[in-house]
Amino acid sequence: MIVNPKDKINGEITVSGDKSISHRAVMLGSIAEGITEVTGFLMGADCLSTIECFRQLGIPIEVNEEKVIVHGKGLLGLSQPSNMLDVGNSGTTIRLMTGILSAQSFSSDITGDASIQKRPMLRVVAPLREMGAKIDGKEGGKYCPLHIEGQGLKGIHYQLPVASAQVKSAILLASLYAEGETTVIEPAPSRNHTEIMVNYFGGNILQKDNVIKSSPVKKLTGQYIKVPGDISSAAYFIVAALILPHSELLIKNVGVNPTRDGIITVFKQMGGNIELINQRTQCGEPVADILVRSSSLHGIEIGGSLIPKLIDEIPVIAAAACYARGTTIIKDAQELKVKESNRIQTMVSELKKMGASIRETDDGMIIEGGSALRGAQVESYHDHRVAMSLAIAALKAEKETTINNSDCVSISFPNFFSYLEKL
Ligand SMILES: O=C(O)C1=C[C@@H](OP(=O)(O)O)[C@@H](O)[C@H](O)C1
Ligand SMILES: C=C(OP(=O)(O)O)C(=O)O
Repeated sequence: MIVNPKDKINGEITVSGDKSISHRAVMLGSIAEGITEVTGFLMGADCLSTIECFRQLGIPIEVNEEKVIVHGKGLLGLSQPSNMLDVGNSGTTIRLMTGILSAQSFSSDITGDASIQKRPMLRVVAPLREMGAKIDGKEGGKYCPLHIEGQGLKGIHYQLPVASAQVKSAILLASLYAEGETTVIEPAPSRNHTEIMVNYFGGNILQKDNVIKSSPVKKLTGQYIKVPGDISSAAYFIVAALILPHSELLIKNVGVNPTRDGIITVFKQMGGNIELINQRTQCGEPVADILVRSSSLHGIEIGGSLIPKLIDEIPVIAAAACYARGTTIIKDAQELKVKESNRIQTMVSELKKMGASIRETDDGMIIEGGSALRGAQVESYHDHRVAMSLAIAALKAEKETTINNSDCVSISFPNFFSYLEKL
């Protein structure tokens, strides 16, 4: 993809549906009784992988332009798949599904693409084994393919070693089937879409501070789910509007759950002109329209408990920091090393090719902003967030930028380039 510089971005958009909520709607819809109708579903490759996996487990799922209809068969209504389940590029799919599959009365095998096969799985395998799950895999379950022998599980008391919503969710989904109560303690709050949606389907998860308690359920009931726009996708357009002069952009219907809104906090601290308007609640999730105007940004330090609230937005925050006055320090972000690419390494190397003054640290990066970037030939490393972040950096660079392997945007935001072009 070739991206040319632009001096403004104006208008009104809605971005595609929230990836985390779309995955969970299919998963919970499948193990609920009756029909779950999902509108605003993200038709990105990752969420389509989740649909395909549940079809393999015997769940009829209809997909049309306006909605996804899941014909749930109840908690124990899944059937043994005849083939290895394939999650493609989706970490959320494999980790959350491992929680569900651990509690079934059949065995299954699950894997994904080359990137997924390098991502850590022991983080979900270890606590699920404590619950009684029988899971084997490459290097003792460190990596997939995983072989899961479904079992009766028991509740556990588990302190998460990393703030990971995927690990928390795998345990919580398994806990729906377990004997006794399960308690998960988080080092810092991570996205709580599983907790909200389980309760919306009739489950019983309670959260107080960093302690989450879940009790087994007798049944879940299918629901109508309206998925809001993904704040992680809105992030690219928020940054474009902030850094390009004379911009004013209204992004409508975005999920602004406080466990996901770190990017708003950060840009407000950096001097960004961002307003949330028309705030409301939809299927238990906070939603708003976001109004962004061009701003003169300055560098800040980003770390601690803010990191899980903006983990997927760090690549585009790094791009924004290149155009902010002064130094931006991103720390406590080691988790970036185990995403679709090592996002510390890939963002530092590619922004450097565009002339950025940026360096890698053990747990993040340091960016000296304020000087102009120039167009270059850059790599996505098949990582959707890297491709989109570089495209936004390119909008304010001198001359054109070519992004290699840019097709990967289809993982989380298939229309990204056409939206960008339209604006
Ligand atoms: O639960 C989820 O839907 C997600 C959790 C995060 O991963 P971790 O749990 O590994 O931090 C995030 O990076 C991912 O894009 C989606
Ligand atoms: C890390 C991501 O997703 P997943 O872990 O589901 O592959 C992401 O979308 O940035």
